[in-house]
Amino acid sequence: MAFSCESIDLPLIDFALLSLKSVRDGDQQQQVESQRELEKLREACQEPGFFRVINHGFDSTLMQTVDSLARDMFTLPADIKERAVSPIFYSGYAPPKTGPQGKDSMPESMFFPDEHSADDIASKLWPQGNQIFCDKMHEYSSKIMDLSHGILKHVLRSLGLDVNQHYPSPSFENTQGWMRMNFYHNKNASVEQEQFFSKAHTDNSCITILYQDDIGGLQVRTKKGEWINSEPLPGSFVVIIGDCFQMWSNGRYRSAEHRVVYGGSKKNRLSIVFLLDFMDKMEICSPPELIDEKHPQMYRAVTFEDLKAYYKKAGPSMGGPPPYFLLETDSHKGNSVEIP
Ligand SMILES: O=C(O)CCC(=O)C(=O)O
Ligand SMILES: [Fe+2]
Repeated sequence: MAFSCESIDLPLIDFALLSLKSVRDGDQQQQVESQRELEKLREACQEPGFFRVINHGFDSTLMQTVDSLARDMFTLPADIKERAVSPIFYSGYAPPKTGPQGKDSMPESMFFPDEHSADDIASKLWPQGNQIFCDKMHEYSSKIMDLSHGILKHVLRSLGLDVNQHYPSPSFENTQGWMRMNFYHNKNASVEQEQFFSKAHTDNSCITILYQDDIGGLQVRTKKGEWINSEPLPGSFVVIIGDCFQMWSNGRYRSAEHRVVYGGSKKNRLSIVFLLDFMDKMEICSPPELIDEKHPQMYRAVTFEDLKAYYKKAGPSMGGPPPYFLLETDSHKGNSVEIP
């Protein structure tokens, strides 16, 4: 059977309302709507730490083209796809059961760690060349990078921060982004059994922008521990607050645990995940505006590299930033655990 769970609609954020530039004095109505949307965004980032964004201006034809190119790629014969397997972790092709969750990684995935990856992958899959694939992947990753910064700016505004103070700043001026395409084979999925396609985890990104097709199965866990369906909505993106942003925001915003379950359809499911990360050497340090008596500093200042080294030893992130990185203050005492 398909998973039964609460079917509360996930917050839906209208990017166009947030971005109203010409909020002139006379336009009180617009001002009120824009402010209301910002409030909605703040609530969504606090709980569940997950929302869907519409009217974001991303080229819908490009979305459909990349969806269809990705499907063509995943339907290549296994021996061809395996040419793109890389000895470098989080890079190139990962057949089912070999991804970050080891034997629990159910989808097959293609990892694009940087802007050159599409050329490298294409040269292995299509020695005769595939210019359309390369061009469209470059275009998608550059546009999704721009969109992720656009969203992040509103997320900063929703925290009451002055965006001009943080853009540019060492944290947000230079960021890195990478992409993972996941292809879930539903054909042999059991309708009798509840089946997990991707185990519950949090992303260690700053924020994640996720495209999902119309099959469904993505779920997010609320603070109370209930699982909510992230219903597909054509043309929307799902935005997920990651561990790094939970740390940077001094715990104000929540890195949301999510998973993928069998949604009941026999059609294969595609998702394209873009993770916006701080640079490796960047210290994840909450800004002073977010630290006060009511919100004492929660985390030690660590670099993104430190965080990744921790996950490499301890395994993928399961429930937000590891307690290991919490500061030993009175309110957080006893939470530290050693690196295994
Ligand atoms: O396939 C999905 O919808 C989610 C994938 C995911 O959570 C991930 O790749 O980190
Ligand atoms: Fe994820």
